[in-house]
Amino acid sequence: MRTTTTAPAVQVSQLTRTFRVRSGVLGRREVTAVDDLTLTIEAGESVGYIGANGAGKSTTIKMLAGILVPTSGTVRTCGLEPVAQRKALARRMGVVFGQRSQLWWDLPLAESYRILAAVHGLSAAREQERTAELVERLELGAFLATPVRQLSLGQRMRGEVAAALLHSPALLVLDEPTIGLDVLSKQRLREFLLAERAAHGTTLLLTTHDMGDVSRLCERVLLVDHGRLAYDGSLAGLSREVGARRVLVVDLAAPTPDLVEVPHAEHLGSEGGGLRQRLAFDDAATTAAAVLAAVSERVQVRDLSVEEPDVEDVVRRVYQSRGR
Ligand SMILES: Nc1ncnc2c1ncn2[C@@H]1O[C@H](COP(=O)(O)OP(=O)(O)OP(=O)(O)O)[C@@H](O)[C@H]1O
Repeated sequence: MRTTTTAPAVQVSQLTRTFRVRSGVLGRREVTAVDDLTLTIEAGESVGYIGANGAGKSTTIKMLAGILVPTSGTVRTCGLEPVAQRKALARRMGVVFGQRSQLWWDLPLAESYRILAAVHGLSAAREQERTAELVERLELGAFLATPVRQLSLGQRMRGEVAAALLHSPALLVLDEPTIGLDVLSKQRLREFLLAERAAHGTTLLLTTHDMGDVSRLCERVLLVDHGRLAYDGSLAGLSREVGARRVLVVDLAAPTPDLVEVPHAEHLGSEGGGLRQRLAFDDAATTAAAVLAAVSERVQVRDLSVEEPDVEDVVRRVYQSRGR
């Protein structure tokens, strides 16, 4: 197993970034994308960085990666100064931008990995071992020889994640990793990230609009609002604060009266004469498995799904609960 550094994965203090943007025909105004942000992420944590559109998430990540220079404040990523020590940082950090590729569009994935292994100075043995591990765990084998431009979005995202992890970075930053993916592809990618973290102790920091990503992958949630930290804590704590609930949808073997007495769950509605029922529950009080078990004691369940609260909805509720 890789030895982890004792330095925090991320340490920012009073970090601020402004942009000058056009306003009106001749005018210009200043936008503060990140505003006096102070936070620490310890090595080994898994953190979800959430917020509404334009809240400042991508700008923060770009500063962590040394792509953008802060206007003021300090930033240390893996103990390094991102802009001044960008090369050294690249050895310890992997970044995946959901909307932007780091792969060579016309080359097969296998070729991209060969180039990246050379860039990172991996030994031939290490390159072979790590590529084989990632190909197996991300199920890339069937399309390793296909030019990236011909891959589906789900295939390409798996390819991107492997590219970011090839050099076994201590910190993996993912910007919207599951955007546009179907349910199964999301699930596979999340399972992989959990396994990777369990195997190597990788620190995970991800921005997402998908609460499923946060609830499956993140032990800690940072909510940013207009560039400022609005919440730092567990998802359960955030759910408690805003009353965000998940919804278990069950398809039953026979029409059933409304399931109104399931512990820690609220019956939201029924369709098809009670064949499909929706039950809201709070993650802080129970689990989807416990609600399902309670339903199964009463009636035969044929199929089920769990609907996640929407990040935008959670963000809106936080702002509302704070009187904004
Ligand atoms: N290069 C830039 N020039 C001017 N303004 C910018 C630039 N990059 C970001 N901004 C502005 O800074 C603010 C924060 O943007 P940022 O992309 O960090 O938000 P975000 O939280 O990542 O949003 P989203 O969820 O939509 O990706 C927005 O008002 C945006 O318009």
